[in-house]
Amino acid sequence: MSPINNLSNTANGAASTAEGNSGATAFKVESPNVRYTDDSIESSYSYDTTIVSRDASSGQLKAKPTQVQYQFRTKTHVGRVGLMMVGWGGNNGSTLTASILANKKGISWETRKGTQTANYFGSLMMASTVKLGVDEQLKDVYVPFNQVVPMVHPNDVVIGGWDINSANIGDAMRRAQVLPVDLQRRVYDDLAQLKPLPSVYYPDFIAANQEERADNLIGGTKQEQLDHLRQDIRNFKQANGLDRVIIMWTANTERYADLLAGVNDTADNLLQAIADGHEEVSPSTLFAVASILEGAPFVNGSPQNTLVPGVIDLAERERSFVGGDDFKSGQTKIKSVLAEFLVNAGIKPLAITSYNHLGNNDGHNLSAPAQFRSKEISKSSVVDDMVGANNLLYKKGEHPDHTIVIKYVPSVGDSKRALDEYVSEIFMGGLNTISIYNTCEDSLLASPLIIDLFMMTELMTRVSYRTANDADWMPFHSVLSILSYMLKAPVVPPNTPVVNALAKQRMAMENILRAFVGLAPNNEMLLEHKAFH
Ligand SMILES: NC(=O)c1ccc[n+]([C@@H]2O[C@H](COP(=O)([O-])OP(=O)(O)OC[C@H]3O[C@@H](n4cnc5c(N)ncnc54)[C@H](O)[C@@H]3O)[C@@H](O)[C@H]2O)c1
Ligand SMILES: O=P([O-])([O-])O[C@@H]1[C@@H](O)[C@H](O)[C@@H](O)[C@H](O)[C@@H]1O
Repeated sequence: MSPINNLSNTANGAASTAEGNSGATAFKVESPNVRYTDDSIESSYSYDTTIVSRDASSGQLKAKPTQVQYQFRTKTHVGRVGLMMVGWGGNNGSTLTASILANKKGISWETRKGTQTANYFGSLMMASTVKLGVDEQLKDVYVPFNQVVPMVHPNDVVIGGWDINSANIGDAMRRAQVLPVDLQRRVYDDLAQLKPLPSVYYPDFIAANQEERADNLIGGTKQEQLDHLRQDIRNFKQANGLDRVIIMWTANTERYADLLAGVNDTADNLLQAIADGHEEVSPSTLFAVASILEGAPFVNGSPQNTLVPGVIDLAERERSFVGGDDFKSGQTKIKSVLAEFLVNAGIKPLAITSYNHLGNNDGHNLSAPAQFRSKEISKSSVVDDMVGANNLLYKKGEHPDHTIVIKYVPSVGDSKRALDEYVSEIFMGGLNTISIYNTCEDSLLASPLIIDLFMMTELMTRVSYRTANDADWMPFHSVLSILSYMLKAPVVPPNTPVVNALAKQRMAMENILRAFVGLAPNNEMLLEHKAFH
């Protein structure tokens, strides 16, 4: 299997390989609180919060401004980074691989509307900006999101992975029917060289209709399979001279695994369950354990409960990163904006009905009840935090009617059709109905999210912090809740809040990166434009 990064120029004379710009930053901070060393950026940061309490006698709420002094250290050398996708031969995996190759080689292709050039639209990191500050004329200055702190560039990534299906990535791209034919033609020869590693297949965890794809398998016991996957990761790292590898699950949605005491509740029980070949250990959990034991961050792009308590316990013990669940790409992403807008505008959603149909293999797998249930769960929890934050509109425990429907219609392929209806109570008992029709290739929404998840996860492997209570530099918690913006059902450290509101998630990411370089949070108060002088 030759990773994307080692490919020669293609026969069609694509432009020379455009190495990325990993590690580039758009600015330097001039502050006594920020120190640039040969290999890191160190910042001293005052984290301001407000602690609220209630007076025991009067019942009055009290708000107390509070500061915690942090030090952050970001290693600035990115190094050689790899991405190993589980489900590499799927629509997302093949589309992403082809698209990164097209960007890397500066490939353009012909369409009905003229020449199209490769880009990274839809990626927060690669195609959005953040406000750095204001210039001397008090005009806003914006910089690329991926240049606030040194980040890996997708053009520099070495891509590999596994699939239960043996199709090479060129044929997988053709099978996916996502990308324009002229682009497919220009990248096919390169992609046809890329072959997914054999993977782990337990029929009980995905739809029976996937069985015919399963011709590229690792045999043996679960322990032998775990050891095999770990060796795969080590081989990939060594063969490509990588400093680190990120493992991304973009394989099919699995059914939920039962949470069983003594089986997957702790790290040791989970490792023993694998040794015992316990049937409730899913392929995705096996990949998560292999990744953690190899110190490779693992991100779950699907909705199933891969990150069982035993996985979290193991990740915490090994100080390895995990993240999930389920790429937040279309209907749910819009919902995490629209629901917040409505509730924060004092408008009360009464019913949110989300229907979609699609005809790709993901849709085929989701046509089975157990796999649909995993997706229904991840799509249903997205408004909980917004509703819970407004007790003026919703009594405790009150919730909008929220319905999720997914149908499989083969003829539409990857071009998902999503229809949403929001019925809300407005002023004086009025009703407002918002209807949305949203269609596009689903994989063109998800692929850029894989880039963002990969880039942010890689960054977090180079960041550490300490406070006055820490004797040494500490990594962030193993469960990367900073990834929430890209995920439908964010997994967070135990006993911490889940935030789904998209604006809050973006603000958190933006301001945490600003803190890494000693900059205060963006607050948009614009006092300089509101005062008399
Ligand atoms: N917009 C989106 O496409 C989107 C959004 C959110 C979540 N997702 C999730 O991302 C995942 C992938 O989506 P897709 O459209 O690429 O699906 P897909 O069916 O095209 O690809 C999944 C791939 O995984 C492979 N696979 C299944 N089980 C495997 C295993 N145990 N090991 C290795 N490979 C395995 C299959 O052979 C297939 O090639 C799905 O779970 C989907 O629900 C997709
Ligand atoms: O991201 P989103 O559009 O809310 O949800 C999508 C679902 O509506 C779709 O049916 C499924 O195939 C995709 O994997 C994705 O999960």
